[in-house]
Amino acid sequence: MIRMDSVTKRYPDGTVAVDRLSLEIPDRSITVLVGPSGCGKTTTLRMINRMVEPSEGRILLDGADIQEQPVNTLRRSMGYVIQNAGLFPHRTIVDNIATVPRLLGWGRNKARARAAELMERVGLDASLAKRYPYQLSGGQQQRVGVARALAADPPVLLMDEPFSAVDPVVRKGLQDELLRIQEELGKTVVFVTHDIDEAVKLGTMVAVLRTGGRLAQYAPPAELLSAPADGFVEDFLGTDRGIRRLSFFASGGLRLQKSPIVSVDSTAEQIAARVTPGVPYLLVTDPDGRPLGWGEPDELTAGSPDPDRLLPHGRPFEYGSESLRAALDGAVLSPTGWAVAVDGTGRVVGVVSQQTIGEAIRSAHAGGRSAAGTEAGTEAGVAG
Ligand SMILES: Nc1ncnc2c1ncn2[C@@H]1O[C@H](COP(=O)(O)OP(=O)(O)OP(=O)(O)O)[C@@H](O)[C@H]1O
Repeated sequence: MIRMDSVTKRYPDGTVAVDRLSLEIPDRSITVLVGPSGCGKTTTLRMINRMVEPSEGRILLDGADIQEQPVNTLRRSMGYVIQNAGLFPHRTIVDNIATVPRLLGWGRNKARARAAELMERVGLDASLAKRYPYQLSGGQQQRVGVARALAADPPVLLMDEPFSAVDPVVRKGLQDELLRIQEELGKTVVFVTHDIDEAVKLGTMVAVLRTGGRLAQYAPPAELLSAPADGFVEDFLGTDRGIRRLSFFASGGLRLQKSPIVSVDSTAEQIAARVTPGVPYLLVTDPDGRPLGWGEPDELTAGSPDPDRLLPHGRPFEYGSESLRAALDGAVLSPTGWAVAVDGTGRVVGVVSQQTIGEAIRSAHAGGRSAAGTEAGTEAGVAG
């Protein structure tokens, strides 16, 4: 565990970047430092690997004061990833990744073999190994940065706004990849961002800092969203806090309707038997059970359903593994106001109305744990 014990950093010009910060950073999880520009996030991160020395206070790694460890040994136990990856421009990708193993005295072949293994782990095609950084996209370069930081298998990974310079789609991919890698490798990650959505998605614990490097709140994301400590944290979380909090409630407890669903190859009698009181539409699936769209019962029973005439079904949500937020999104974006629930293979398992989702949301918000299922938190991976 990394423990910061009343750590202050005062720069020579008198700027107090971090003010008596105390934090316990748990092992094998992602701790995010978030806050507005200039609140001391980078300074805090750099004190952990001693690129910046604290003015007061102590930082302990597994109980030992980092001040008493040789700085090179300390840094070897901590991978470091920065914005724009910071790759060496004149080294190939494979040699960039192999940098630290080579510094540690590994032979060239062993270091390159390790680099190749890491390329695969971070989702980089082996064909990129011989390229130079400028021949890669921004997202690919960030993956190289992560692979390079992981090369000597350090227990700790320090990441300073690593995904800020890439577009939102690439960014989402990199975030998902980091969560996957973290789950596989169990690194202790300290991650700096100014983006609260990124913090809520990635963090097991989130430390919100305010200007002057003071800690405003340190909590798991679900708690941050449900109980912000004060007006500053509330403002920083933004106006749609309630909607975002839905990411932490599983959809698995929603009551699904299973009757208003017909296969495109059903007979008129079979379709008629599926008309359900209170449900103005029927969901039509392909013969394999995947959604095609919504139709009105009268039209459907008149002849075999024409997929081209159906109303779009919107984005289905994966029942159980996706959150109430995904279910609500599906319903809001559906022209019928009904969301389609699918299993992990994309086959329909039921449909649910906005009204039922609304009831589940109300009881989830009221109870924390409720008809909507468990408040899943990050452990169950429902967020996002
Ligand atoms: N070397 C330095 N000398 C003097 N002041 C500094 C130095 N480095 C940082 N600061 C100041 O310390 C404060 C915290 O800076 P820091 O870079 O840690 O913030 P940050 O939260 O990471 O900001 P950003 O999100 O903009 O990167 C700022 O006021 C900054 O101007």
